[in-house]
Amino acid sequence: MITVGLLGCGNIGHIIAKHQKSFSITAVYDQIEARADELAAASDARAYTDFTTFLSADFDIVVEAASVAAAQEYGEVILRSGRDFVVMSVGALSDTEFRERLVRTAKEMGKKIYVPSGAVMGLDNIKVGQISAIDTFLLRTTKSPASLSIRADVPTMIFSGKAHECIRDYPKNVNVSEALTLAAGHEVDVELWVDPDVDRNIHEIFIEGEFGDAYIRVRNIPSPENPATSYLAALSILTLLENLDNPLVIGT
Ligand SMILES: NC(=O)C1=CN([C@@H]2O[C@H](COP(=O)(O)OP(=O)(O)OC[C@H]3O[C@@H](n4cnc5c(N)ncnc54)[C@H](O)[C@@H]3O)[C@@H](O)[C@H]2O)C=CC1
Ligand SMILES: O=C([O-])CC(=O)C(=O)O
Repeated sequence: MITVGLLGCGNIGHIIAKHQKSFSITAVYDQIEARADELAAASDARAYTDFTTFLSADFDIVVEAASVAAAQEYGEVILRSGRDFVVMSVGALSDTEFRERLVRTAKEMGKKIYVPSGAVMGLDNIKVGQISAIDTFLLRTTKSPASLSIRADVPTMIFSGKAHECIRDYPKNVNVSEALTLAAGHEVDVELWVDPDVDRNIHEIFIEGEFGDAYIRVRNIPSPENPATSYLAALSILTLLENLDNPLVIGT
C-alpha cells in the first residue's frame, strides 16, 4: 500500500482523506495546527506542527493540497527527502526558474513531480502541442463572484491576458492555466470571469493547431468546503494515487 504525507489539510485534504483505498495517509501537515490535528484524528494519521519533522516521518509520496506559496517553499526539500511530489497548486511552476530547479532536483534524486489533471479535462492530448504547432490557445474560466470573495451583479471579465500574469493575481483560482501551459508547452491565454448566475466552476478551452481544433467545456460542481475549488480537482488526485502502481498506462 502506498503511504502518503499530506501537505495541506483543507478542503481537498479532507476529500482525499475520506476516500483512501489503495493508499493510506500516514502523516499530515498544515500551517494551521488545529486543521492538521482534526484531519489526523479523522484519518488515523499523525499530525506534525513542524515541516522538517513531518518530512522525517515514514511515507512514500507527498501530496501538496495547500497553496502556490507552500509548493514553492517545500517542493525542493520534498524531492531531496527522496519522495515523489504531487503538486496540486501547479501555479507554483509558472515561475520558470523555480520549475527548472525543481525538475533538475527530481532528475538528480530519481524522483517524479506529478501534476494531476485538476479541474480540467483534455491535458492528455493537449500535450501534442509539445511536438506540433498550436496557433490558438485560450482558457475561459467562469466562477461565482462569491467564490472569489468579490461582488458583481452582472457577468464581468476580471482578467484577460497571459496565464503567468493571471496566476500571479489569482493564485487560488487558475492553477488549471499552468497545467494547460505545461501540457501544451505553450502559454495559454486566459479570460477570468465572474457571473452571479453560475453555480458551477466552468472552464472552457479553445485550442487550434496542426492537429485540427477542439473546444472543451467542463462544468464543475464546487467542492463542499471551498466553492472556488472544483470537486473534480480532488477526484483527479485520488485517481492519480489509485493508478500510481498500475502497469497499464492510459492516455498520452
Ligand atoms: N490544479 C488545479 O486544477 C486546482 C488546484 N487547486 C489548488 O489546490 C490547493 C488546495 O485547495 P483547497 O484544499 O480547496 O484549499 P483550502 O484553502 O481549502 O486548503 C488549503 C490548506 O492548506 C493550508 N496551507 C496553505 N498554505 C500553507 C503553507 N504554506 N504551509 C502549510 N499549510 C498551508 C491551509 O491552512 C489550508 O488548510 C490550492 O492551492 C488551490 O488553489 C484547487 C483547485 C484546482
Ligand atoms: O477548481 C477549479 O475549478 C480551478 C481552480 O480553482 C484552480 O485552477 O486553481
